[in-house]
Amino acid sequence: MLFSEENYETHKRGRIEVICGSMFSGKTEELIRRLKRAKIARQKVEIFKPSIDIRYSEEEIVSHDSNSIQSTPVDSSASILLLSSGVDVVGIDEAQFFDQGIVDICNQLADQGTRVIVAGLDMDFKKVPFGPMPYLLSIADEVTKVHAICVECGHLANYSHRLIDNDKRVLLGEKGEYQPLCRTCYNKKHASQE
Ligand SMILES: Nc1ncnc2c1ncn2[C@@H]1O[C@H](COP(=O)(O)OP(=O)(O)O)[C@@H](O)[C@H]1O
Ligand SMILES: Cc1cn([C@H]2C[C@H](O)[C@@H](COP(=O)(O)O)O2)c(=O)[nH]c1=O
Ligand SMILES: [Zn+2]
Repeated sequence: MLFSEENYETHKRGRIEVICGSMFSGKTEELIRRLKRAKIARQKVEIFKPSIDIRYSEEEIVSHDSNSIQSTPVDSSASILLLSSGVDVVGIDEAQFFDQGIVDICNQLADQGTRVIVAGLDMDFKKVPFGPMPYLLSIADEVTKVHAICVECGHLANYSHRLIDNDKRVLLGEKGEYQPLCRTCYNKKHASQE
């Protein structure tokens, strides 16, 4: 069946929606869009992000294009369940940084009738599936993969190329630290670095 916004926005049923892609692909914008529409529909909405993500704001989710929405920073996924009782829609950004417990928590919330919308990086800078994301993609009722524009050639980008020499998996950053690349341009860069 074709994707229908009306089904999930107007019929209250528990479900898990995952929005994934590289950096700059529009994950946060799409998350904010869905959450703002839920608020317009007078649904009770709670939004969470990992407390380590303080790039643009401590208490807001902010897109690279400066769209924003209020959120609650949490240290662990367990807090999301504790803070979500009686909530219609739960939004979670930067899900790749959460612990593995987030998978079960999303399932519990959806089983209770909550619409859960999760956004996160599907892969790290080495093209390896990031944290709990592969599990969230497996349990999702619906997956939306969004794409940035490759800064080298203008095709669709799948990958987040790290510009600085640092091998740590978690390294917060923006345009100075990362650029979105398509498969061909990512592989070219990495072949020339070997
Ligand atoms: N190379 C790029 N491709 C697409 N969008 C880009 C690019 N560089 C900057 N942007 C900006 O990033 C915005 C998306 O930001 P955001 O939703 O925060 O993405 P994500 O959460 O996936 O990192 C776009 O609307 C656009 O204004
Ligand atoms: C690829 C990659 C990214 N990160 C960091 C960089 C940013 O702070 C976030 C991603 O934010 P966005 O909303 O998707 O733009 O994650 C990282 O720590 N490690 C990586 O490999
Ligand atoms: Zn390219």
